[in-house]
Amino acid sequence: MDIRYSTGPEDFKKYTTKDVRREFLIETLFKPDEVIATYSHVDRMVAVGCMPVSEAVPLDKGIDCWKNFGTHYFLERREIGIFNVGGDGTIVADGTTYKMGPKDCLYVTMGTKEVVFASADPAHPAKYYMVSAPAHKPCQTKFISIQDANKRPCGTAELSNDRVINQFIHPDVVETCQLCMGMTALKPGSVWNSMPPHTHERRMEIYFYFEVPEDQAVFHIMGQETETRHIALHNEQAVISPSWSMHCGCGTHNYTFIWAMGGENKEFDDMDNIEIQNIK
Ligand SMILES: O=C(O)C(=O)C[C@H](O)C(=O)CO
Ligand SMILES: [Zn+2]
Repeated sequence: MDIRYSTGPEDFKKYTTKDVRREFLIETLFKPDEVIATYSHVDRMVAVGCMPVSEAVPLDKGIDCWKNFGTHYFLERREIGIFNVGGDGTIVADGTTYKMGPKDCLYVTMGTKEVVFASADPAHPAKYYMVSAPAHKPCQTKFISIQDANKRPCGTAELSNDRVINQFIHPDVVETCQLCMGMTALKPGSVWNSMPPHTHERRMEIYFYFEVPEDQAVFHIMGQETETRHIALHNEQAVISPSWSMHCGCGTHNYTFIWAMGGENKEFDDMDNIEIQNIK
């Protein structure tokens, strides 16, 4: 498990490109039949990737739960939101099988002992991107398709940010302890996400970018509004955003991203908006 400790805004001002990438970038999430996990000490969120190809892969494969979490199994004191960003597959959670098509989501409650990932076709494997947060009570495990998600169209083509925010793991859709997750899809020709940008001191956030063509990039912008740094991300990479950091991005092509938040509150619109003219 890759462990990332917390970084403060004062320290961040001195960071080189290498430092920024080491602290905040999650470069690789998918390797055949492996579970790749990054534990962030920002709100104790864990970002995980799993691409089962030739076998069914359990969530805790290669993870020492006692050493990392001090629990007997991964979800003993955690909840998790799982999105399939690859081909068809299945997830078995404590004996119940969920068929997972592209862009389907499964919220799995705290207390679930076994979660196992599989692909329908090894030539087009499923790719499960997931984020887990500490939890204090069991909720209901729930399958959520993109049709079930709250749709929040926003932006305009003129501002190159015409997009739809799909709120999957959101208080209006499913009860959770603290996890909120969704998927924002940019229309062709639109490249800016989360502009004007914001912070939310009450929650941290992780952005996972996908559907970025192999020869293109997203320049994700982070830091305090008067001390911004960019971090170049390529397809299927994620970036950790501490609560003090603004977060937005501009692609060289349109793309889709999954955002995940955890912290004190679950109010999606409780953002501290930043005026574009104040950004340095
Ligand atoms: O494109 C957007 O705007 C977003 O998707 C914003 C994220 O959902 C977010 O940062 C929520 O706090
Ligand atoms: Zn945000």
